[in-house]
Amino acid sequence: MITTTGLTKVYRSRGREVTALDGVDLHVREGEVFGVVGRSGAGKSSLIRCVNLLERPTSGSVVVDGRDLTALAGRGPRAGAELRRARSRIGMVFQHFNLLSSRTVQGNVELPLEILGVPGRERARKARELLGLVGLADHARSWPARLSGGQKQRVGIARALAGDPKVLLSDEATSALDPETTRSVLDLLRDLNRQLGLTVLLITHEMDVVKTVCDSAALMRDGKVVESGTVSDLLATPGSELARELFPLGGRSRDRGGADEERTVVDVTFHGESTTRPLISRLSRTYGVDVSILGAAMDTIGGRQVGRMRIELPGRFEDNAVPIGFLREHGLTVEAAETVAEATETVKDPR
Ligand SMILES: Nc1ncnc2c1ncn2[C@@H]1O[C@H](COP(=O)(O)OP(=O)(O)OP(=O)(O)O)[C@@H](O)[C@H]1O
Repeated sequence: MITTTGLTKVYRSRGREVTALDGVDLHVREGEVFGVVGRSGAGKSSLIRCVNLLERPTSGSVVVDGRDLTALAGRGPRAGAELRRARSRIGMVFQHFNLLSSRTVQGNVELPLEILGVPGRERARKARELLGLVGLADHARSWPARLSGGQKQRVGIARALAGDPKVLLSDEATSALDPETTRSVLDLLRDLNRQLGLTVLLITHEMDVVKTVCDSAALMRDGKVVESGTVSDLLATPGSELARELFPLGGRSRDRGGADEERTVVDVTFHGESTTRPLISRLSRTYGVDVSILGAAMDTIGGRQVGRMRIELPGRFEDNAVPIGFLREHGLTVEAAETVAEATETVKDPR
């Protein structure tokens, strides 16, 4: 539904150049919720602004719903008619809601319809329908200043849906909200995604957002996408940074971890059916090895149950090829805990 190819954005200001996007290839499938995460300055906002051509990319292409937006003329507010039409099919939700305080809730939702030239009666009907969809039917005549943050964001979402978009872009839509309100706004986005078949591309710095609503995710660093995929594929990818951040393991290894002469510490990820099978006790019985469990956690990610466990086996990693092969054959992801253990210790035990 959204494909960017070689997307590059270089800002030039006061003789300085900043490369905010450095050849981003991203593919968001129709009907999925796709989360882009990364530190401040990684290029997330630039990406989202280039996807709807609020910012014109320096090079590369953006195709949304089969249409190459980069081939259409104009930029920002000076977009040509064709680009404006294509953009009206892309809804946008902002961190600080961007509501007009001089208009009622209904007036705010009607605004994009006015711009599209929809007649008054039809505008009012559509705005009320959208307010019903986001659970604000009773607030049509309220003023934005009277609303809570969560309600304001619901108005922002209703307004974003006014042009019947197929794609919704969300720029840190829940960052200004408390955890409970965040949850209800994310639930709303998930419902709209399912009910309307809406494709959602969201950017966030909160891994919990990805965990709660995203089918797929990408990690950005220095203007590049360094990892991307479905959340379940990422969780099954040994060494995935996103998987580690989505699902940090609470337990710690005894010292620097990993593989040494005497023992092997590995992180095991269980998904789907394997979460309910007693594979560790079978491993222990079948191969007569003592397995020590150093840490374990279960969670629901993208609506699916996932488990992680850090275990210790006697002997070196190479000596454990058969038991590790047994776990992998049964669909588990197994990786040496060396780097993970060190990272965990640095965070948990800042001596
Ligand atoms: N209009 C601009 N002019 C010049 N440089 C810019 C502009 N917008 C962004 N940048 C720079 O581009 C880089 C990427 O910024 P961007 O806002 O896309 O990152 P981000 O990941 O969204 O960060 P944040 O979460 O802090 O918004 C940064 O170095 C930023 O300073």
